[in-house]
Amino acid sequence: MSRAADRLKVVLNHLDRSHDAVRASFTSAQNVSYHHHPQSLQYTFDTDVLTQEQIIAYEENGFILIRNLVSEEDIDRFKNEFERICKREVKVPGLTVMKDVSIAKSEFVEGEKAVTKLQDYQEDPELFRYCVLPQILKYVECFTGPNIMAMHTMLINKPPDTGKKTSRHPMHQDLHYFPFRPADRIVCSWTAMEKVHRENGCLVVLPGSHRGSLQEHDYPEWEGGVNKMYHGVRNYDPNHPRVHLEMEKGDTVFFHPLLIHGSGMNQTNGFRKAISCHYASGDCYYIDVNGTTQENISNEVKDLASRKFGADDSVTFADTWAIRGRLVQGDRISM
Ligand SMILES: CCCCCCCCCC(=O)SCCNC(=O)CCNC(=O)[C@H](O)C(C)(C)COP(=O)(O)OP(=O)(O)OC[C@H]1O[C@@H](n2cnc3c(N)ncnc32)[C@H](O)[C@@H]1OP(=O)(O)O
Ligand SMILES: Nc1ncnc2c1ncn2[C@@H]1O[C@H](COP(=O)(O)OP(=O)(O)OP(=O)(O)O)[C@@H](O)[C@H]1O
Ligand SMILES: O=C(O)CCC(=O)C(=O)O
Ligand SMILES: [Fe+2]
Ligand SMILES: [Mg+2]
Repeated sequence: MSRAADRLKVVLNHLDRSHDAVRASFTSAQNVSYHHHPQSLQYTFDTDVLTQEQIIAYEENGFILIRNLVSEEDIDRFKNEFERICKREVKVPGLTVMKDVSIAKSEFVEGEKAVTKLQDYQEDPELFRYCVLPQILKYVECFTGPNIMAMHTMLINKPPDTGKKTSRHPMHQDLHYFPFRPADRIVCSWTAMEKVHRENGCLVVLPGSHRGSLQEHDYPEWEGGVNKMYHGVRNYDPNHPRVHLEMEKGDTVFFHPLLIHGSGMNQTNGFRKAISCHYASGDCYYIDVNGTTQENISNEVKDLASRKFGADDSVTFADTWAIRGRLVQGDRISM
């Protein structure tokens, strides 16, 4: 028996004891020869990058946290570029600079303190370096396989809450925003650009929720207002067990697009920064979301595309993603 097959057997054995869903695939795996590498892990590829514990953790929980993955030097460069963008020293094609709704609708704030999020930085070579860092792609490949597209890029600058709790990000599944599949070949990489903890609104996740299906999303009914497109899962149960991901600068979490997650309000005076990219396999395919729960976000995004870029009715939700996607490894097959 090969070493890889050995590892797989241990992993599957463990998962077998914990989950019915994976038990089914293990049963079928027992019928195939271990000389061949059985395709029995649902969410990961065993490429010798992940440890047995990490494979088990991702299969079971839908995320893994890798400490100290991005260097201080790289993060300082991203921070510096973020500042240059906020000071309007650089102009990036396609970039959306988003302000917190409570700031946008009240007093005039300029520069970096006004910005809650940069969306779509793929045309900024300095920030886009994040998406091609070899140590990130090495992990991404474990979830997407060898053909990798960077589909969605963000730098989040969660502001100190103004008192309206608008700095929160409601609990959601990122797949709600994506008209491509399969979900298991999509992964988010999210790197803390400084220490993130409960006080400044770290990520909050519901472990194992990636094994459920895509839920209905809508704007939560929050008194103080909700940021544009910050949809939340509709029947969120605040009593569901959750995990706060406290991270140091450079720590990186990889998570599945069905994992329910959000972030709490920033109760500090500092701006909590993180940089992220959603990757998908170059072999993924686009779907039509008309008539599905994703129709509401699809309409909002198309609306924005027409206002911002003058896109006409012929531009589909899928088109808005195909335009933003960038190949970062292997081949762009069907994306
Ligand atoms: C694009 C697909 C995203 C895919 C995400 C994948 C998973 C990630 C999950 C998420 O992150 S979901 C959140 C994603 N959010 C966005 O993509 C929002 C992107 N930002 C924007 O679209 C613009 O920043 C926005 C339309 C909100 C503001 O654009 P402008 O810079 O043109 O704002 P402007 O100052 O001209 O204000 C226009 C109107 O928008 C209002 N506004 C500004 N910022 C807002 C805000 N943050 N929330 C709500 N409304 C806002 C503003 O008050 C004003 O309202 P009124 O017309 O009633 O006066
Ligand atoms: N009604 C709701 N619908 C969807 N998401 C919600 C709702 N209420 C809270 N959340 C989200 O749940 C997560 C945790 O919220 P909260 O701000 O209470 O976190 P916290 O500050 O980390 O927790 P605590 O206050 O207990 O320390 C955040 O992502 C928040 O946006
Ligand atoms: O950085 C955060 O607070 C969470 C952002 C997030 O989940 C998202 O934009 O999809
Ligand atoms: Fe998210
Ligand atoms: Mg709270």
